[in-house]
Amino acid sequence: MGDADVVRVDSASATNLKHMIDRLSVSAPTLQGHHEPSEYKTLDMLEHTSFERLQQDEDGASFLVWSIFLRPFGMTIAHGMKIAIKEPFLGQCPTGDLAICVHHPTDCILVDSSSPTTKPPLPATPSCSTHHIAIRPSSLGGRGVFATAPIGAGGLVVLEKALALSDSVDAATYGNGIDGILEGERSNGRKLALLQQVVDKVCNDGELQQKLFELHAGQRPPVSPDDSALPAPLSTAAFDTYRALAIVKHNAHTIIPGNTSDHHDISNKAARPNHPSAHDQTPGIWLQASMFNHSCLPNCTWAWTGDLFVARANRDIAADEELTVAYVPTSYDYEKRKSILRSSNDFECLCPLCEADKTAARTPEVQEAVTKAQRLPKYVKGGSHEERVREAAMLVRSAVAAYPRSIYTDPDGAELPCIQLAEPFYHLAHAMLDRAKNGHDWIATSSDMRNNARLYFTACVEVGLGYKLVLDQQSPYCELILMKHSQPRPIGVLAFMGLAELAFIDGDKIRCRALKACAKKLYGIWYGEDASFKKQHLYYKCKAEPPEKGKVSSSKEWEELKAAMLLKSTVPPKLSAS
Ligand SMILES: C[S@@+](CC[C@H](N)C(=O)[O-])C[C@H]1O[C@@H](n2cnc3c(N)ncnc32)[C@H](O)[C@@H]1O
Repeated sequence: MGDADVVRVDSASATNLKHMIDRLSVSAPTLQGHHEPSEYKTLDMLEHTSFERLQQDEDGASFLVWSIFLRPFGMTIAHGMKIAIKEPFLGQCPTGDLAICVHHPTDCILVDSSSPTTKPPLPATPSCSTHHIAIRPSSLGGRGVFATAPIGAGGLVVLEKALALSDSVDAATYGNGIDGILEGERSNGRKLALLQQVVDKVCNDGELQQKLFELHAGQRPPVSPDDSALPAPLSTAAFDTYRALAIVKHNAHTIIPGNTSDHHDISNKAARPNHPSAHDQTPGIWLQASMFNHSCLPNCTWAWTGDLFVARANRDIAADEELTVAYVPTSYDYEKRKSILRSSNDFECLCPLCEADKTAARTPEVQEAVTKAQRLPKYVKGGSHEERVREAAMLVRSAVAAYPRSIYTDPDGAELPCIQLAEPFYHLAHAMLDRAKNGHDWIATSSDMRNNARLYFTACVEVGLGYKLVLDQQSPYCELILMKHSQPRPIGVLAFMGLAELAFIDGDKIRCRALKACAKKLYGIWYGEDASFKKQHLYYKCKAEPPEKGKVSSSKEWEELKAAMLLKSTVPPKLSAS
């Protein structure tokens, strides 16, 4: 909308208003069923309406713009403000006031001339809640959050209060949503309710408004090493509701109580409903959190406490590395991640895992093998225990073959974990151990089976999650080593608990405690230092064993041993079903 469409409301407001209306298109708007047309008069009729009620004093018109789209957006347009409205109606808003009614975000752009038309330059680094991050251009797209100093695994990166949240009562106002607002898509009731909250929050706060409009609004950001990657500041101080909706769409995160950025959340089970309903989900906007780019191998894990967004480093992060979070569960296969990111976030992921998966996905048989292996418990049913184990091993073997290690490296040559294999390995270990459905009586399984199970639990954390487990055969010492792309997931904690349980069954309490120390470390990285490891894993017999690092004769000796063991590259374990 150009300046020609903008009319200033001044002392001759009534005349001007009429003039404005005369100039605007008088065609009857298409209503598209998202409001009750009978409540409003069309623009044609506006001409015959007296504006006396809208005029409050001689100096200027003061009238209300009420939007069905932004229900409480009752904004008073006072003297000195410019207003541009496409397809307005004159109608009565629920408060009984006569108002200009706008029914669609594209119908209304308000320009407040009391704000400066030329904005001050954007701050290079919007304020962040920790001192160790900065916003810089990213090779993933547009801007990203970068570490300015090393951050240790488990370290807090951002703790931020929501700018706005939508609740289910608001969402009910918008029902199932409205079709076709953004590029022909459906905008669901929750997003619209969130937009309404966002507008409410920022419409009288110029600074917040500016911060909101700095967020990514959907047009593909250029990949550029310089500042041209930053979105251009708005040319006027316009409140563009259409852009605000695009911002909500591209930046909202949804709180699911007790959940974290991975859907395999083994903690907080008591606090979390088994199947969180739509009612429990609360979308919100966090300004700093919106600057994080996505990676399918994120180095930060996010969670919520109330409406606080909490992001932690999930591995050691070097200075100048980009900090990333996962917008979708990383355990989803490539096609599913791709399709969600495309439909909900409107981009194609450029992370190294997607590049590797893209290559692997060119063979459909590979995808089939992986999909089956991921649904291991479902596929492996009936028959004797031995038959089930054999079938499970076969499925995993074909999935492992689907992941040529040469593809799974990043541009620097560092190994990428095959996160899609973490679960198959874990389930295969269980298939070996769980003879009786109810008992989990691992003692009853043969020592061969238990040895295989150890192998697969270890493969779960090494191949699937990209950690190194350094286990010394001579001493009961063991250590969890974080690699460049290590990926913490609750399933890794469970795999370590499985290993600890096996050591416990074998009477090796020291090793059991050492393995529990690894489980605890992984747990801490995932849930943060404050999370209570002790309360979890009540299912295991070894639960009473305190996690300890194990014993080693001297730390120097251990360091040398560890270095030698780390030189050996991780290879998927030989898979045998016997
Ligand atoms: C919430 S914003 C993140 C900050 C954004 N880069 C900016 O400049 O404001 C999300 C957008 O960033 C881009 N993006 C994020 N992660 C990406 C990735 N892994 N690959 C490609 N583009 C990505 C996409 O355009 C996406 O819609």
